[in-house]
Amino acid sequence: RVLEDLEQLDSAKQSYDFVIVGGPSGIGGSTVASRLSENPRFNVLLIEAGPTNEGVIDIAVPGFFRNISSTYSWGHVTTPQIGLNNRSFPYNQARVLGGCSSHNGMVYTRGSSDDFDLWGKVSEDRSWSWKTLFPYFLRNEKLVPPPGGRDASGQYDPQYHGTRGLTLVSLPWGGPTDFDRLAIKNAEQNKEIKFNLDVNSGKPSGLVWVQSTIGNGERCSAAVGVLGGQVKERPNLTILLNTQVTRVLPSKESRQLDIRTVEIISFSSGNKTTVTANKELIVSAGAFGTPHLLLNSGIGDKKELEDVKVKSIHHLPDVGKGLSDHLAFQVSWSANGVVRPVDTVAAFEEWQTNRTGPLTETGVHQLMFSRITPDAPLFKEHRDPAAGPNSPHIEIVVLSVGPRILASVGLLTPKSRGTVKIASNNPLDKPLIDLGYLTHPFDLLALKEGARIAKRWFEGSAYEGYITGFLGPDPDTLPEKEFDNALKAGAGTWWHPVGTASISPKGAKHGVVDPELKVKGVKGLRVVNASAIPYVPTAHTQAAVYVLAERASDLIRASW
Ligand SMILES: Cc1cc2nc3c(=O)[nH]c(=O)nc-3n(C[C@H](O)[C@H](O)[C@H](O)COP(=O)(O)OP(=O)(O)OC[C@H]3O[C@@H](n4cnc5c(N)ncnc54)[C@H](O)[C@@H]3O)c2cc1C
Repeated sequence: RVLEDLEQLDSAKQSYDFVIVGGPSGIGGSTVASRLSENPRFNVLLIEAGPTNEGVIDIAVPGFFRNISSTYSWGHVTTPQIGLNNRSFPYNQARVLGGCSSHNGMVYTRGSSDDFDLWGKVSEDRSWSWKTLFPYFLRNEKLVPPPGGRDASGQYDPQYHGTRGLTLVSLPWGGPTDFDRLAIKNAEQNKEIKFNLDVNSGKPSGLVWVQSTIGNGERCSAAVGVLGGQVKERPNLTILLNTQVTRVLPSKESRQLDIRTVEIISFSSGNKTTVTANKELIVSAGAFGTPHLLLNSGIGDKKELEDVKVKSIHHLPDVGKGLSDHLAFQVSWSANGVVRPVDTVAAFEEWQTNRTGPLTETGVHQLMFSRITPDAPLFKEHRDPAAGPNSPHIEIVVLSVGPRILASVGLLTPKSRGTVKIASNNPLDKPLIDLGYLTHPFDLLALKEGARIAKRWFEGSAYEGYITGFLGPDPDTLPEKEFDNALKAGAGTWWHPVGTASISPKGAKHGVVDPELKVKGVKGLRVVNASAIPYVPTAHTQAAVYVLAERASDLIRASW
């Protein structure tokens, strides 16, 4: 059942075993809701601040993802970023059914095996590892043919893919284009970046074909995939939209801190009420929404909460700390190639008629992942932050647009950390989001190395006669300060925040959740979303959140 407003919820008559916050929305919550409600004995309520995704054409059409209205977003703005010459900028986070999976770039990359083994090391619980999580990737995924049915053999390795899951994944509709072929040829001769058959094998480095959460020509978000089909119709699953959870509240009866109640407010009427879960409350409000909610509820650093006049109910200093994200900047080249722009009217007609054509993809066909060479000077000063040898430091996303080649160079292994804080005791006020970009000197040096990797790639012989010049910014010819300033002025996020309610060993004072994702020192409350991930994986983050949530669902089911 989907309820459009709080007024439709009859909490006096209904009781719920599990209440999930930001559930129907985000990947974390949607997945847990879907899995828990497979058991007809469990009654599940999911509460989402945003509206439905249904009928929103810009969400459904992959090629329109850049047009999605800000109505479906929280409207966050970062604090001035010291490392980026004090720039603040809007930070898109979805407020809609499906969460960020309803407005993201749909790239499906898992990261390296070492990234997931690191979760096990950090939590001192080896049941978190690539090996134990791999079956969950398969359980979540259903690899389907590219829209239109093009033969994509030789562009992925079927042994690494699921065929029966709820999240549809496919290779692009188009290609190989001349530009794609040049890249393949270049990889044959390149020593640094070689062709890698499948980005999702646990070893992502190399030139790879992009895989996306697109199925049958449409975006497959968490709302369409894990919550799609018959799932939404289950009688034991209620999805409450347009309702914000403002606080989680402790039980008055219990002597131990027991938190299973949410205070909620309707966006349309402003009416407030509370709902209590019989078994567990699961917070899946994303990397910003989760610490925002916990802090507003008095769970966080006691002194910092007192400073903003929030009554502390549980001193947990790491709530909102440890924020980690991927920062990227653009370098470009002039080229002889001419790429004709998509005729959007004709393409939309084709999409409506057949769910094929250029609007079934984002225009990116291939990605490059690379490690920074061990002899690079930055490693003389800084320890390598990569989780292991399978984790690339740099990702390069290349687009050929007319006579230009644009490469977005992203740092996958940042050392900088940021925070999410609250500025007042009003839960409806926006959080203070400080990404801390480039506050650790390693990150700027590493991004510079990333620009050099991109330069070396396009100097490859396959591009002779095609590339006519490097347009920079060039770390090798510009004075250091000038290059650094150009990078700081142009850099932006890839929207992969994690780590603000991080996992840590059972009994450890640091961290926010234990290896079972239970909030430390609290009964009844778990966190299942990107905020629990301790280090940002060397990938776009949605697959990591899906796998975390798939495993969390089993942990929760096993407890009851
Ligand atoms: C613009 C953009 C592009 C991206 N591109 C990619 C990509 O191409 N590939 C990739 O792998 N990843 C991408 N990502 C990242 C990926 O989508 C996220 O890592 C993932 O969605 C995080 O899932 P989550 O469940 O933690 O949180 P979210 O998806 O953010 O979901 C949290 C949900 O909780 C709801 N919520 C928050 N607070 C409350 C509250 N108090 N009460 C009720 N509801 C609440 C929100 O409305 C939201 O729907 C992108 C992200 C963005 C923003």
